[in-house]
Amino acid sequence: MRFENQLRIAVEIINEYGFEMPLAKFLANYFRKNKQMGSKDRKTASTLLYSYFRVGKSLEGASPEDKILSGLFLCNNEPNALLAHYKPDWNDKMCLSIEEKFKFVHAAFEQFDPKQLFPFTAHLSISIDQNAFVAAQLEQPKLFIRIRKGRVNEVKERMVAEQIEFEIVNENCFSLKNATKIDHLYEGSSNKPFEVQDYSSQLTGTYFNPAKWEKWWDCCAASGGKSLMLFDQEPGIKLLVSDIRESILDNLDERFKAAGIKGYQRKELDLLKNLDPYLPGREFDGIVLDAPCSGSGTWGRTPEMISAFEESKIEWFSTLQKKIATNVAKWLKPGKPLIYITCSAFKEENEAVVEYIQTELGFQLDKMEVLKGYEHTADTMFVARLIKKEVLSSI
Ligand SMILES: C[S@@+](CC[C@H](N)C(=O)[O-])C[C@H]1O[C@@H](n2cnc3c(N)ncnc32)[C@H](O)[C@@H]1O
Repeated sequence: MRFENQLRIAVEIINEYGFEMPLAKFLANYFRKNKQMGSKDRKTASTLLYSYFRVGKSLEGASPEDKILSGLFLCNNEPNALLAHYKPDWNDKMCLSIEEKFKFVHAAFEQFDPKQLFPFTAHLSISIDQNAFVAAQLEQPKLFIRIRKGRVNEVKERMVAEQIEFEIVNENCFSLKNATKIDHLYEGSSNKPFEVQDYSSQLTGTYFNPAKWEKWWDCCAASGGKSLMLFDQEPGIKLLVSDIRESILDNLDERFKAAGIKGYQRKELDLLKNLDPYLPGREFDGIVLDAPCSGSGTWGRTPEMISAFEESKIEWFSTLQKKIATNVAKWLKPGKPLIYITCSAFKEENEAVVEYIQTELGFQLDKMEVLKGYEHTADTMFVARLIKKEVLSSI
């Protein structure tokens, strides 16, 4: 009865979820309303729902129960009591390679098509290994922290004292298990030694290279992940942060305060509008454009997006990104860098936008790269550094 109940509740929640908000938020609300569910019930329900969404569109026509069981089998390496109950033959084979597991699911469900675990592979940037990227959708990326210069030992000691497991990725980056609670560490501090930031997102910082007293603009700043990195690299910069959402800039203020950073300017700006009235006489030595995007490189954390996303949105995002790039480019000094970033894996949002910035906006590509998070249990992102060409004066 226990397992029947677990499956029934999971299917009920799936039917209730209408993609109106991220699944994690929906589940948090659901559990708040359903107080009878203890912590074990909540954990089980979450696992079953994420298993369901991680199979993407690979099992079209199958029942929700079969999708859940297939997801449990494909996404885990450890035996599972619910799977032992319903699919004991699968549960004995949890350690098999993903290719072997695909064969077992196919034997049970003829329609199973592993390519449809991520049904948008035709859009992936060329340098992405499609099989590795698709297989990575079955695993939740890790939690990463970026540690401020010179503070590694302090953070290491604190983690050990709190018995928090971590792995050292490099001298500024630790990885932690996903559900690790770290929000309480340094709560109320005005000198926090680390930020939660995905590994690939941390790597975008290697493209910044700001110099002292330079004027930089983080034009899609949100809660300030990239701005914090800019400041840590060069505390002497003059920084303008902006976003279309005023409320998210309040989060940025809080994070900056916790990091002990003062002396930046913030503005609520819609980058699709004429910016002349808002930036009179301004010119920047560097612009970070961390563009609104499909987020397809991060769907390992939000697998419900694979079911919710409509393919036509890819072109929509690409057009939006080109419009925003056009509007911000004029505020950059010639010879200076535009850092274009997305957390998308789609070429239309990445290389195609870079191509547009070069051909239509007069920039020279310095370097660009897909940050292959799927090789590090991290998000996949894209970053490019483009230099605005000097205007040649005609004599
Ligand atoms: C990828 S997020 C930025 C993430 C942020 N840079 C960070 O590191 O945490 C993109 C941001 O662009 C903002 N945005 C979307 N459309 C915009 C517009 N028309 N003008 C200005 N900002 C916009 C969104 O509000 C969102 O916060």
